[in-house]
Amino acid sequence: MSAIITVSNLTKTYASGFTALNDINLEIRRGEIFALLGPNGAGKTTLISTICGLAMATKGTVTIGGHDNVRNYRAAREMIGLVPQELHTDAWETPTATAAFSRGLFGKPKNTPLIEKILKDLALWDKRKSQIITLSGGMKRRVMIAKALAHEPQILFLDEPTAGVDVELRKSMWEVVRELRASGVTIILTTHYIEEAEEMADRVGVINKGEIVLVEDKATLMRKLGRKQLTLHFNEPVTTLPASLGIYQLELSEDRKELTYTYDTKGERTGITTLLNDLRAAGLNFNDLNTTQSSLEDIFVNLVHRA
Ligand SMILES: Nc1ncnc2c1ncn2[C@@H]1O[C@H](COP(=O)(O)OP(=O)(O)OP(=O)(O)O)[C@@H](O)[C@H]1O
Repeated sequence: MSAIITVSNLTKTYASGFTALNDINLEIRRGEIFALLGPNGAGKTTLISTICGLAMATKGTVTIGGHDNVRNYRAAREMIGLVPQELHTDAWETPTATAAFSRGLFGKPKNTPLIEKILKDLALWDKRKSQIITLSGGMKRRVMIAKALAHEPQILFLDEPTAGVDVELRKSMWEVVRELRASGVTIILTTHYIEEAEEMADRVGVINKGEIVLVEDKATLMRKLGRKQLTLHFNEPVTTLPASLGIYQLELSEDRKELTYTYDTKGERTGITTLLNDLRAAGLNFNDLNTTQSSLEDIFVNLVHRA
């Protein structure tokens, strides 16, 4: 897949002297959903702002659809819709007027049917004539998306799209984002909700202390770094663990009725068969077992911790 955004050797040092981005290299592929994860203060918003041309890079370049975002700012910016973290819309305006006005700002001709379609897709149709101040937080966030989409951008940045949004609404937002991707829009989102990245992203980038720690296909990432755990349940407490089982580094639960074995899914051998044989040989008979796989959250915490 071709790159729609190319970030090369990007460094951003704020006037305070603080370097928020340090030599970032990143490609966003056309048509993908890219989730940018990172702890508070990692540089996510700074990266988005610099890509969108709202903050000036100290070093390096950004090209958007082949346009340099400084030398060819207008063409680059026109390709982008940005939904910032903070909600700021004109409280007294209506969703319809806000979206239509935003389209005008990009010099695009009036297109009432398009604005209507966007409002319908975002389930804002009933509220199209209401003043924004009367809408709920979730609705206001969708108005921000409508506004960002009004000039038909090919790329949509969503900075923390579902912060403070309840579970049900979050799910409907995910649906909206998927539909947008299906219509050909490339989506870059930042999030603190790892399940959001896990649910939606095609690729995941992790940023920590201004540096990209990892970029990977989500599925590959989960396979590569994913660890699985096998838990064996016993009817009776396991009083002593035979020395022969030492190699498995088993963990015994507090009530001594559960033994957990952690193994690497990428390893050639999981060691499960020999473990089960050795358990039997030691006279330990479990009555149930289950396996769990580490989530993106575990992987993320691990990565950031290591960095
Ligand atoms: N205008 C500024 N001047 C100086 N430092 C800044 C400025 N804006 C941000 N920073 C610093 O840059 C670092 C990265 O901030 P940024 O907002 O990009 O992080 P973030 O990953 O988006 O965090 P969060 O998840 O909390 O939104 C932080 O240490 C922040 O204090």
